[in-house]
Amino acid sequence: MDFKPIASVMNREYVGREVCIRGWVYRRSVVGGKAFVRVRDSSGVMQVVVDSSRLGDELVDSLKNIGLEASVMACGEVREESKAPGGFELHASFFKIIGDSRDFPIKGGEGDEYLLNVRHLWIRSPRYAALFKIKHTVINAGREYFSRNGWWEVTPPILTASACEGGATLFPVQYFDQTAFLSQSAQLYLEVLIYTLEKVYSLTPSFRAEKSRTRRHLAEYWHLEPEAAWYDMNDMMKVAEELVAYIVSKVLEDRRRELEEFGRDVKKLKKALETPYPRIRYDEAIEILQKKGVNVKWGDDLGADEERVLTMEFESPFFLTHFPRHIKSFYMKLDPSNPEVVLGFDLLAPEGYGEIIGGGQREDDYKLLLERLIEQGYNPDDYKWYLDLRKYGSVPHSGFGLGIERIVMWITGLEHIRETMPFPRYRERIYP
Ligand SMILES: NC(=O)C[C@H]([NH3+])C(=O)NS(=O)(=O)OC[C@H]1O[C@@H](n2cnc3c(N)ncnc32)[C@H](O)[C@@H]1O
Ligand SMILES: [Mg+2]
Repeated sequence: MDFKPIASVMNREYVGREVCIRGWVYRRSVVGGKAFVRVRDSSGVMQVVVDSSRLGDELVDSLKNIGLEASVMACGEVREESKAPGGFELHASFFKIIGDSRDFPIKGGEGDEYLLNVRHLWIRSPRYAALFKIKHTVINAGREYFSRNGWWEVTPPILTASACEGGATLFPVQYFDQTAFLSQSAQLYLEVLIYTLEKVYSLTPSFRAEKSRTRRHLAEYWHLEPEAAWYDMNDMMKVAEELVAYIVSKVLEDRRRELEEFGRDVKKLKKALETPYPRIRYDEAIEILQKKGVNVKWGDDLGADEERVLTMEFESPFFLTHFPRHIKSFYMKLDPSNPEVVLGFDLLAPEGYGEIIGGGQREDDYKLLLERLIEQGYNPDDYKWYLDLRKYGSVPHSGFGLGIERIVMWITGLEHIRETMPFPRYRERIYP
């Protein structure tokens, strides 16, 4: 049997032809001597009509009680039918139940927590098929952008011995007779590899023991991080906007049908195709927020609420740069013209989504980096290897991290980042 993806046969080219499909029971009803079984596969849903006058009463009777998500195979003639989903249906000449399904535990109307507890079954729904296809295209477009522009994919460690983004969000793990930490970011190791390959990137899971439960934080997320020798902050911001524009262009090109599943206004997404993106400094951001009555002062860190207000000022992604030195990591280079701020940037997505990229230029001077490590309370002995990079042929260099789930959340217009992860991990959830 030559089984075809369901979506591929639901068109006039196949009307009158005999085809075979296979998948899982999505809906079913029996009227008179006919069973109407809607079969789902990863490409779509098709109604199969099983007529007792053709395939016998016994089969139709058995289909009266067939369980949702039973696996089936069917062959038959494709016919146009306006009342069927997608306008086409299959009139079966053959129908077989492969795997039974009794009492599938999702019947509709269940609450979020229940559905998260049966996520291993809930993510079969067509909505997640659409979402994970979009995520696939985002990841592939990211890799494509870098590969086509002379960047090398590398494989940094996930088991690490020191923090990159602060000790408060580290996950310790038993590492033989020592304690290691799950990687918060590949950055520090990418900064080693630029002396080997100049332009490197990695796509790795990053881990953050986030104590607060928010709509945009996960404990485990996928992190696309480039790092390049000789690049200053402006060079790297150009890479960031080209990358995001390319990712959005590929999703608009290849996943238009899936975007419709989320009712996404593509006109708004198309604004991300227009680069260069606007750039504002932290100082300007504070002014904008204060003018809008937000209770914030220079030196405060900007969280999701403040970012949400700022994003309403722009229709496209925009950069926020030159943050106060005390709210940014030790590795960020101080602005030579104003050492109170760093050469750091965030890229914020519009429509309230906020930060999808964090990055900047790295401190390449040994002494200044040592001072920053001590200033922020780190033990320089833990970073001896990282400091060594500033001893032997140090170069100006920059990089950033794009949160894959953050950009998917914005592109699809989702309310909660956990939707973008097949098995979301956050403080209250490790199951399934
Ligand atoms: N190579 C680099 O320069 C990356 C740098 N060391 C870094 O980790 N920056 S970041 O902490 O802002 O995180 C980068 C991005 O990673 C995403 N991110 C950061 N934290 C999270 C959590 N908790 N959940 C989901 N996504 C997260 C978000 O999009 C951030 O902009
Ligand atoms: Mg950040």
